[in-house]
Amino acid sequence: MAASSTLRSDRTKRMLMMYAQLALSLAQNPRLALQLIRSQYRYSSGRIKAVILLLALLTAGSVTFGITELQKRRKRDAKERRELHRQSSSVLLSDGWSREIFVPTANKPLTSKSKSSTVESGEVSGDATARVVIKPTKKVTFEAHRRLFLQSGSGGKSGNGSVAEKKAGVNRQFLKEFSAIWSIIVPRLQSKTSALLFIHALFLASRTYLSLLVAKLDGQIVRDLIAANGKDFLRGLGYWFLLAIPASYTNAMIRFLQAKISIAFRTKLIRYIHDIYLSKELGYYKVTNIDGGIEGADQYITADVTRFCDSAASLYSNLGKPFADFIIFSYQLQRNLGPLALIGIFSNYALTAWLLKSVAPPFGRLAAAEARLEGDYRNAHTKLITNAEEIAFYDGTGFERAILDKTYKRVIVHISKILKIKVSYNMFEDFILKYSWSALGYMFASLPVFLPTWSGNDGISELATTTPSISLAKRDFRERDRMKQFITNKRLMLSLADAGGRMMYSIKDLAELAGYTSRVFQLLSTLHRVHANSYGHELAPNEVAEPFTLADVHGTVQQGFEGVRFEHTPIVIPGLARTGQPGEVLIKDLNIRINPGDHILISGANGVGKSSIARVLAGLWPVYRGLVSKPLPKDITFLPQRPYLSHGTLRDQIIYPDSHADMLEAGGTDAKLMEILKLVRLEYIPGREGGWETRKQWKDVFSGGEKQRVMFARILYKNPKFAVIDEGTSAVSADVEGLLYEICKKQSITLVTISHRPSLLKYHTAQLRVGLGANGDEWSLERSGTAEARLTVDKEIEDLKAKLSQVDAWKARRQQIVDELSGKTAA
Ligand SMILES: Nc1ncnc2c1ncn2[C@@H]1O[C@H](COP(=O)(O)OP(=O)(O)OP(=O)(O)O)[C@@H](O)[C@H]1O
Repeated sequence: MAASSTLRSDRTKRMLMMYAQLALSLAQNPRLALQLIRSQYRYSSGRIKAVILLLALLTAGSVTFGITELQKRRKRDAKERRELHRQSSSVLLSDGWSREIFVPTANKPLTSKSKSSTVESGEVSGDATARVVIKPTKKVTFEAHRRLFLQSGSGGKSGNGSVAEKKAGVNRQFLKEFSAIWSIIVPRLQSKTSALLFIHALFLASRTYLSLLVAKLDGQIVRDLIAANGKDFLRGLGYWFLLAIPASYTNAMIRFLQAKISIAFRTKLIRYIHDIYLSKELGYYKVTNIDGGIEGADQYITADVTRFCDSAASLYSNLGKPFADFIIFSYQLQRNLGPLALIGIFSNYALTAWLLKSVAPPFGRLAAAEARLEGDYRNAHTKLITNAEEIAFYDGTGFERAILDKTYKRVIVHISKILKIKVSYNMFEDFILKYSWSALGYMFASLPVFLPTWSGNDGISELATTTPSISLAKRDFRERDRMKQFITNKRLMLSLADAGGRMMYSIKDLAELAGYTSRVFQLLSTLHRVHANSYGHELAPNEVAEPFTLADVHGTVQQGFEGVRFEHTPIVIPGLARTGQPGEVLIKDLNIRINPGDHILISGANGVGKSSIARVLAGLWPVYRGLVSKPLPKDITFLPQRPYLSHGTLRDQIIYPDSHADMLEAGGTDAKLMEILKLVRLEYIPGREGGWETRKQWKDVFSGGEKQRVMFARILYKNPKFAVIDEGTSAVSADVEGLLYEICKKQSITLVTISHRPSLLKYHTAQLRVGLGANGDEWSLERSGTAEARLTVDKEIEDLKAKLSQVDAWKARRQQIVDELSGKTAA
């Protein structure tokens, strides 16, 4: 028994050794390993053979299973990554500069085919989204352009709406402004827009050439018809149809390219504007709150830029084609009719241009004013939507309707005024361009007949056929040829008149373009001014800037400090750059230092400048004097008074301003977010709202207290070193308020709270009181535990005790009132 068991264990040992050897040789030399398996298998007993076979099958099965699972997981990961990228607003690419965004391309429901199409590299990929790589405008480009936009112009230092509007017109200023904008929309000769403009020009030239061929063919067909020359007539008709194919293609392409050019202009401008408007300099905030050069930047960006681009692209087409026609047809007419006719035609043009320019109303100014009024109307509607709930509560419908009716009426009155002005101008324009020009055309066409010696090639052929000895057949031919010449020249003149007319009509379009140009220039110059912090004029050697104007900002901002420090810093409401008014001093000379762990409560009456301290710290308002030191942006979070909920998913509300991709990259997960929600007592939200991916109008979904708790969840997610909380718990209950503060402190977040609530003092180590002194511009800092703070607390306790001592008297009085009331009721 013992021997057999020893034998078995020997065999097991041998087998194990064999597998160890097998595994080793499989890794080192697979061919040798296979040979080993074969030889071992051949000399093994039947049972061992079965075991080996089973093991081999098991290995093969598990390897296959493993590979399939791995592939599945890879696919799932790739899909998730793609989904993620598509949801993210933008993803920074590896060059650290370009951004990648995915935009939905299909307006129709997705078909299974479009869904499964593969993603390609390049600008546009398959699927229902397009991958767009955006290369932001370089800093040097802005610096190079600054010179063009900061020179005093309609959008210059004094650039408010009305000044710019008054200047809008076809003048030197317009050319300057247009060329400045042109440097943005066509930055280089080798750009895509230049290529589009070039191709468009080629189509315009070929269209003119085709018109020339049509004019000649027209004359020939009429001549052959009158001569009853059927064969040539039919051949002429054949050519006519042949010409129709390239002519109609050219016309369609001209319209298509015009639209493409408009889109190319718009895309260039919009990307440029987005880059400067949403830069680190906070253009979107400062345009309204610091500069004040324009009102309603949204209207400028969404409507005026589009109008400018459409107008510029159509003018290029409407001026380009007539200009090419003008040159070629003039040359041809000069050859046919001689120099006299051409001098007449040009004098006619010059006179017409002068007449129209003298009587033309100020279309540029009118267009700019119309754009502004449309903007006001739109703004009024936006305001209504944004504040719908508040207005509904106040029952302010009537009031708002009156504002909307009034702003709409102003638009309509202005448009009606333009229409009325246009009636008399259009009458004059039509009379000159259509009827006077046609009459003159007949006169010029008759020149070869009545004044052949003055009339080019047609006059020469006329003279050759007017000798008295001419045969009857030749006389016949002369008349038919006259007909052919007349038809050709008439068509050429009609086309020339059309070209000239369109150029003249373009005077009006040009004036309108000047209006839009002035608006877009105004927007760009304001953005450049804000971007460069360039307010005020160059000071003369002995000139001193008026104190606390935007030309008098001399403070220093230090970033990367381990705490928060204000050193001799005044807190000033900035006066708008447009008005040049000095700012109003709220706090004269702030001197505080907040180290990590120094939780501080900023308190004071309404409007004394508590939130303004946060504005200066966040860089929204300028530091006029002294020094402001603060941590790096990642280490400090601001929680403004009004909670802001962004567009996007429920998850986006917690991780704002991070994207989902940023969250994953930082190691965040939905489970961790859930932990945060539990801390702020909002764990029921994902379940109630249908998960993290739910998209809603969150500002209407959350209650006031929930909004504030979501804001605290943001702080906990970001986990900064400092958090500035402006009235962040005014809507939450006292117990939750305490909880939120304790959690933040537990996470080692130093809290700077702005609040009226004395109850919050217990979560802080110091209190900054502002709005003190006779002028309300002084402050005091009391650390908890100091004699001063104890005195304050003692005083508060004394006050409370005094109040408590009156409680019995109040109770008695209350009872008295109740008795009186019940007595009355009984009576
Ligand atoms: N963008 C602005 N332009 C002009 N004045 C402003 C601007 N923002 C605030 N102010 C003014 O600055 C003053 C201080 O405002 P701030 O918001 O700092 O007050 P506060 O002390 O926080 O008041 P509250 O307790 O009511 O929140 C107020 O008189 C306010 O009207």
